[in-house]
Amino acid sequence: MGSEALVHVLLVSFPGQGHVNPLLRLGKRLASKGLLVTFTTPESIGKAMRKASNIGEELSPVGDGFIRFEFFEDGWDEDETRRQDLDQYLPQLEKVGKVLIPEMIRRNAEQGRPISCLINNPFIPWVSDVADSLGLPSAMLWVQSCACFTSYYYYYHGLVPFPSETAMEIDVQLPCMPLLKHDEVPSFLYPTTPYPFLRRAIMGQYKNLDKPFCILMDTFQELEHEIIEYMSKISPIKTVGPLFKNPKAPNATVKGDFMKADDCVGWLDSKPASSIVYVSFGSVVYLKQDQWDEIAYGLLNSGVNFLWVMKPPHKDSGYEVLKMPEGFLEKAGDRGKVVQWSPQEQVLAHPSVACFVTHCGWNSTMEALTSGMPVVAFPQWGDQVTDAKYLVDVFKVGVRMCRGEAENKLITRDVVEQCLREATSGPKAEEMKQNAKKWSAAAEAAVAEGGSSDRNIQAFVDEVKRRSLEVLAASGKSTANGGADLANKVAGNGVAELGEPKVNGELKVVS
Ligand SMILES: O=c1cc(-c2ccc(O)cc2)oc2cc(O[C@@H]3O[C@H](CO)[C@@H](O)[C@H](O)[C@H]3O)cc(O)c12
Ligand SMILES: O=c1ccn([C@@H]2O[C@H](COP(=O)(O)OP(=O)(O)O)[C@@H](O)[C@H]2O)c(=O)[nH]1
Repeated sequence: MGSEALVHVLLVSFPGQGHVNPLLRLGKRLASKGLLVTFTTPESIGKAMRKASNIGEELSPVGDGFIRFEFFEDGWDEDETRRQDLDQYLPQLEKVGKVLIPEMIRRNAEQGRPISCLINNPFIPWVSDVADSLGLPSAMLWVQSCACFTSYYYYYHGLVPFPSETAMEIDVQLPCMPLLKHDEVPSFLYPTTPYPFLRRAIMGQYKNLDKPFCILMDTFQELEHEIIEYMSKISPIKTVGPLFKNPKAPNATVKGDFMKADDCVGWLDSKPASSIVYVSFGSVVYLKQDQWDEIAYGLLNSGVNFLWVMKPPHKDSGYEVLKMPEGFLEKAGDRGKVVQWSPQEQVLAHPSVACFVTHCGWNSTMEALTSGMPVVAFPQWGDQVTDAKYLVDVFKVGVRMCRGEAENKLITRDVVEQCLREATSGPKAEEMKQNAKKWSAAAEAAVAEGGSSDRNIQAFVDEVKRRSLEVLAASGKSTANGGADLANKVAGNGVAELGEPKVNGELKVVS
């Protein structure tokens, strides 16, 4: 069967690594269930992805379906520095996206691949408006935990008091969640956050939350059981995680890295089991030089082997280029390896790695839990502080090394050393490892055939197929030529004038 006959969904991603990874993984999961998936994000990132990750023009088979890429211009010069300012960049993406995404949809229809559903991740909520204007259904992939989704929901609707200028240090109790201390609430919600633009970006998504017919989440029922059950009654959420485990297409080579990962697996292979500490703060967090130095000395003094990701800052970010302390690499010798970017999935799955010093971004959190890897929590901002609370106090797989950037406290080399020792040897380390293994098994079961996330993905795919029949029936054609018809409708003014959806009982699901 050719890809033309498959139901086709368009995934539109905000151009950040922590957003592209989960949406692309969702794309592979949907493809493996027999859909044709087109993944799109701005060309500025497309260029980096093509260079780093073997992404070509062609269609890649994944399980029973296919995935392909198309990128769109964001309308700015290659070296435009305003991309680093979300208050400027997000409106620019909306302006161009509202023109270029409908054009992309029309082009695909003309080429015999009519699109049946749009899926976006947060920060670009206008994708649902584009879908609405064309009479297409849309869904959103939430890329953080359900606990954070709930926190933002309660904040947006003003349902409970949050830290404010007049009461900074109040704790927050939300239903079915542990009490969050004031500094465990997602930090973009503090009145003092240095990142108010990230709060605005997230709130923009909540303003449009009634548009997507489904909110997919990269978490799983067994992990956040009570809060998922509670929020399911309020919002159309479906948990589909962990997305990075794809049992039907385990070796799919399609990846969305913006930077080529340095080769370090050979070095990991050369080390004894459970002897290495992996240190990474994700793609956007950047520490100060004095903190970096303390971590370096903590690693040296603890005597562990380590793999440390030191990514170069974006040239327009304004961050100083970090340096290793004088003589550090010589003292570490073959005990340590420093890379610019790591193949994190492989690193976390490697038997030589004992624990993960992480900034607790949600992707890293899910990847650690799913890989059965204990963590040392080093959160900085946003959802990371909430994820750290869960990793340490709820999932019980972590040691806490700090409480977040807002604390404005230098974590000394002695504290670093002590945390590393606690996480790598002794009874606490053993207990965390056992707990991590339990989460890993639960995660495997959730995505295995018939597991909670697998059932939710299948239900979503079935719903997309059902709705695709409605869309096609409304345009009065079957998939064979419905594309051209929809193309005509879109061509005029970017707004399809489709009649009332009606399901034609004669039509069959085509895949
Ligand atoms: O591409 C990004 C750009 C920016 C950013 C842009 C300009 C600034 O001055 C500061 C930050 O923030 C981001 C924050 C992000 O949050 C990250 O998003 C993950 C998924 O939501 C969370 O789990 C992580 O904790 C969190 O760091 C992700 C980005 O791609 C970006
Ligand atoms: O050296 C690295 C560092 C990070 N990552 C990946 O980048 C993503 C980072 O997302 P996360 O939500 O953890 O943090 P963010 O970068 O958004 O703060 C995760 O999928 C990691 O596996 C990676 O592949 N190599």
